[in-house]
Amino acid sequence: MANSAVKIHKRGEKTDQAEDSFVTVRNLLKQYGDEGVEAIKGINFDLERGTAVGILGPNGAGKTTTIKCILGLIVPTEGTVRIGDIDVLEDPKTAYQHIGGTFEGARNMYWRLTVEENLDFFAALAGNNPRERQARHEELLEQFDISDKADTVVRELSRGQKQKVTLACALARNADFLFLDEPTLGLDIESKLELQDVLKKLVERENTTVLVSSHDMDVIEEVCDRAIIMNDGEIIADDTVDNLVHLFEKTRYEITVDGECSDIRTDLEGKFDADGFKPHGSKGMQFRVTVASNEFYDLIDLLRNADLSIETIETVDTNLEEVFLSLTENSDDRRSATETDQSIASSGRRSHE
Ligand SMILES: Nc1ncnc2c1ncn2[C@@H]1O[C@H](COP(=O)(O)OP(=O)(O)OP(=O)(O)O)[C@@H](O)[C@H]1O
Repeated sequence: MANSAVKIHKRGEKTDQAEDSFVTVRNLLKQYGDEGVEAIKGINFDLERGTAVGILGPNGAGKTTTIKCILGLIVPTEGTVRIGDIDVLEDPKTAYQHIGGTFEGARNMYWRLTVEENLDFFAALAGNNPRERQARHEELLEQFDISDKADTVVRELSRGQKQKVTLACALARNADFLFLDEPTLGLDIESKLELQDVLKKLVERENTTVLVSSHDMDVIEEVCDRAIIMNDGEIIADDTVDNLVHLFEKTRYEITVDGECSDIRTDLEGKFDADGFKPHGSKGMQFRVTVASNEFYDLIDLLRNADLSIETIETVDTNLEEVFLSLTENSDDRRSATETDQSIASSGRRSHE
């Protein structure tokens, strides 16, 4: 796992724009009111064109504030946001031409118009002649598997279909940066899988840049290449979803050993969250433990020092949800370790930026 270094972001000035950056966020700070809370504390990140990035964090972490600043909906106290060559604060109108998407609870289309009429409207809004765009609109509807709904008024569509039409409308007006707030909220499993599929195609085929904010880890894990995890106004991790999952891989093992383990039971419970102890065979024991990938040899040593040999071992996988909880629950400890430039993982596999 040589590539499993989580890029932890430290607070500090950053001014350069990465070469391949499409959305560039620099030293973004937002304080609500003169004495109010610092909702975001000088954060930095880049979104490359044609990538899908998830933004995660517990309630109050600063996600909405960050996104509203990026979309030019609120003015940050400090910092800059660029979309392509456009400074969002200086020229929000031009920036808006690039942006499409959904805010949870907001109506993003005209519910009394048909799907086709909505596409025409949004195409016209971007200065396109809807008649010339007919083929493009058909292609979009086909891509999103809603061709049969072209003449249906939006208010009669299901929630999942409305989500798809919103995305199609954004593309009809040539938006190349989509922000999606809780895109799978309220969708049944089938619609959720379909929407995830549509989002993946969007990134691959249309080279669209997508930022997804969601508490649904499945959509982030399935659709996004990368995840930014926020807590208390700061970015506490920013890396590929694969790296995040691998680095924090904590595996649950069910182990049987060839003898009694009462002498080391307290150690197993304390260090490895062990439970489910029960006799196995004539003199062995079975139990379950949770072991991070860098702790595995500590477990083996503990068993060996107690003269125990492993007879069988079975595993269960980690997912992004566990990574998220592990990071946000321990972010204060992790931050202080980062600031003193110590390796958080004792294996030393993590690097700092
Ligand atoms: N208009 C406002 N006035 C004052 N404080 C605000 C305002 N909006 C947000 N805050 C505060 O800023 C902090 C970050 O809020 P924000 O809404 O950005 O978090 P979030 O990560 O989007 O949370 P959630 O997941 O609950 O939507 C919170 O402490 C919140 O109370």
